[in-house]
Amino acid sequence: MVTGAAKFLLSAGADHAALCLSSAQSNAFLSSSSPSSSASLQPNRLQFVVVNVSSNFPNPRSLRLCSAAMSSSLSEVKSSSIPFLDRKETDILHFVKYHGLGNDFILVDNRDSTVPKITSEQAVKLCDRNFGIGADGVIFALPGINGTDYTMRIFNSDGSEPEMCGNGIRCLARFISELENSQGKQSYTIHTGAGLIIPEIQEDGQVRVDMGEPILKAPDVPTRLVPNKDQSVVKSKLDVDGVSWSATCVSMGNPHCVVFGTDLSENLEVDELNLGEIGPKFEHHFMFPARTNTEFVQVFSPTHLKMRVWERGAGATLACGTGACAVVVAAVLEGRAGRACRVDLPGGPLQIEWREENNHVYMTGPAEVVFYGSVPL
Ligand SMILES: N[C@@H](CCC[C@H](N)C(=O)O)C(=O)O
Repeated sequence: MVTGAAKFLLSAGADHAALCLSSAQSNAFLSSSSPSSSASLQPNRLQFVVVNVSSNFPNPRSLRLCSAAMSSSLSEVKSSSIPFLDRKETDILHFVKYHGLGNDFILVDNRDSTVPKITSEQAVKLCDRNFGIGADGVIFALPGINGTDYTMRIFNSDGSEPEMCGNGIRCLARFISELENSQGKQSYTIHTGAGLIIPEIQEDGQVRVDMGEPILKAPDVPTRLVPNKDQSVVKSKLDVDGVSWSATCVSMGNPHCVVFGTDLSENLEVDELNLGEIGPKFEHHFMFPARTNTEFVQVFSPTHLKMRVWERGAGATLACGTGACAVVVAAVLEGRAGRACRVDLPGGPLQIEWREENNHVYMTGPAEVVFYGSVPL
């Protein structure tokens, strides 16, 4: 369990893992670990163990982490008299970290208040991958409004508040089912900044989400690009630093600019792009008054696409659910793909379908717990 926990902490993105152990656990751990582990052994006492993964001596930041706690399974944290998800200490935030294809979020049980438990400034600190927990955003499960089961609010890692998050809402569905102690197939009505969204947990644990209708009218996306097809912007020229990109603009409640090519190459090789350089230029482009998420897409076949994303307020992420939905809508509008596609993202694939009968987009994909934790605020 102990070495497993250490490996887990390290895979969660840490340079060192700090574990609070019983003396028996410490001894077992030390005898199985590398010589670069250090611990102060005292009989019958809890031990603080620091695991060095680099050759550097642990810095003060590692030591501070001993005031926080984390665990990889609910049963471990539930062994306390108060179940983990029910703990309510002031100045301590209990959270569960989830990911959807590597797009990772800090989930907060906010069912007792309509005001998020932390501010956007605190969210920025918690999302920091070196000085905080590390995440692409913080998601709150709040009481439902307008007859819905729950409300979802989210802060991006830069503290801005988007209207919707596709991978996030799959994680939220799994989080709610855990809070409610439900098993098997479950469906929830969720109020979001993009309206009503309905995630449904499948028997196999995947989450299928009715993402609602895409918004295509240019001023509603919003984009200042001139509409060229039924008030929408399809395959329009967008100049970014002297390169002429072909852009299709789609909102899934939040804005997306989808590009498949440039004037020079009709089809992108997405692995060759320097996202860190071009992504911010799209995000802050004058043509996108609310900034934008941007998807760079390669077409393998009419049912198989590959994308990389630069997210508004979060940068390059491993996956974007609303982005994958926008990509399939844009591919259909540009005549590049059919209405049901597999979309490969750096963190794995999503299945997306844009149904003709009701104009709704459906997304199916995974959502997994990373760890349970508590941080002082
Ligand atoms: N990763 C998300 C989208 C999160 C919001 C986005 N950064 C925005 O500002 O619109 C997803 O999976 O949809």
